[in-house]
Amino acid sequence: MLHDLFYKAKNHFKTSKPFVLYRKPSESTVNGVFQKDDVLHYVEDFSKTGFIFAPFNTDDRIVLLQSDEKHEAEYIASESIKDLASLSVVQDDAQKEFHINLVHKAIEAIENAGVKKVVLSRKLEVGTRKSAFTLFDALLASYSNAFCYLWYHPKVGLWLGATPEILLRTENKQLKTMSLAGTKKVEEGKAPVWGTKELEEQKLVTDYIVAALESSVDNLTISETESVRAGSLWHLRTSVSGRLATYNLKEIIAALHPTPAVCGLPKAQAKAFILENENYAREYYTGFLGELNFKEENFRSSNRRNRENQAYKTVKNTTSLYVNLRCMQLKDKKALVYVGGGITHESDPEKEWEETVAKSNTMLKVVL
Ligand SMILES: C=C(O[C@H]1C=CC=C(C(=O)O)[C@@H]1O)C(=O)O
Repeated sequence: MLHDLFYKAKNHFKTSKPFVLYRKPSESTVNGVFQKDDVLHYVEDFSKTGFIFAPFNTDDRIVLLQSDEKHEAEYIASESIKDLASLSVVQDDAQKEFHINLVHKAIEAIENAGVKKVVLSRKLEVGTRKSAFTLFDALLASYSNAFCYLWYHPKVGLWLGATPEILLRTENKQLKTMSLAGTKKVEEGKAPVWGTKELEEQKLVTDYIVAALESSVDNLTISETESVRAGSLWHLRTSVSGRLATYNLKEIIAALHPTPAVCGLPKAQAKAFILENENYAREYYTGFLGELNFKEENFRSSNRRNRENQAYKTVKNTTSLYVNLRCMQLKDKKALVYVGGGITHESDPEKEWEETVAKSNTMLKVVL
């Protein structure tokens, strides 16, 4: 039962032991991974099994939560969760001014320094008395097609999110990923109309992913680009899939992360711009998280009469990683909410600010 899973996680939290609770997009099962001690494990070569939590900056280490115990429960909507109301958050003028200046600076770098796109972000702080578990419950109730999670390690911190973006999924050698970028606010009853700015910024991501995978993935298939809804926002999404020539997760992740959906192009220049000019550390925002090398058992039986004797088992090695977007960190009774957006030569600084405000509502709607 969900109640028992939450109870177990609460006990882990009280005794300062690492755990993660999560639900995959459009699934009803809530999973729990529990580590029995508070050791901080790191990913070395992506060969181990566990739940990983990676920062944006690839120079920093990736945390591996050991899966000493795993439990799951079906999600049942709690009666106490009400429809999320529309929000009015007091605007932070100093942050607005800083962000708009930052966007101007990026446009200058795009016009003069050979940068094509850079994703700029900020962190906002709001007080909250709600517990991490109440907030996670609200995320589950509100964002059924997102990857919703609550992650805790006493030596790292407490993070929550509801992200619409997959970094990659592998099933043995079969690979799926996506290019997700471009944002528009949902107007109920209306389909989104995309401008060249959004179409171009999303295409840059698709082209980058295809180029990054071309040499190591066979039968690369690229879908049509479609509009997908994430809460009260629309994004553009293209799915990319294929078969890994050799199963080398470390190499594939290094080729993909950070994609231009969260960093920019060219990658090194955009990353340097971000580290130099954003006035805070992203930490795990725009990093990635999820299951690493989980084993999935499949039972199959042939059509013969004695099915039981013919049944056989196959074990699949699966990895499901998500980009850490629409997320927050809980610290000292405060929610630190992280938001950003892609800047191109066509960006309007005021609109880019508005976009970060709209994205911040995904978390603020449950916090406030
Ligand atoms: C960087 C974020 O979103 C990315 C994913 C979808 C759309 C995006 C955009 O329109 O800029 C961003 O690339 C964020 O939500 O903080």
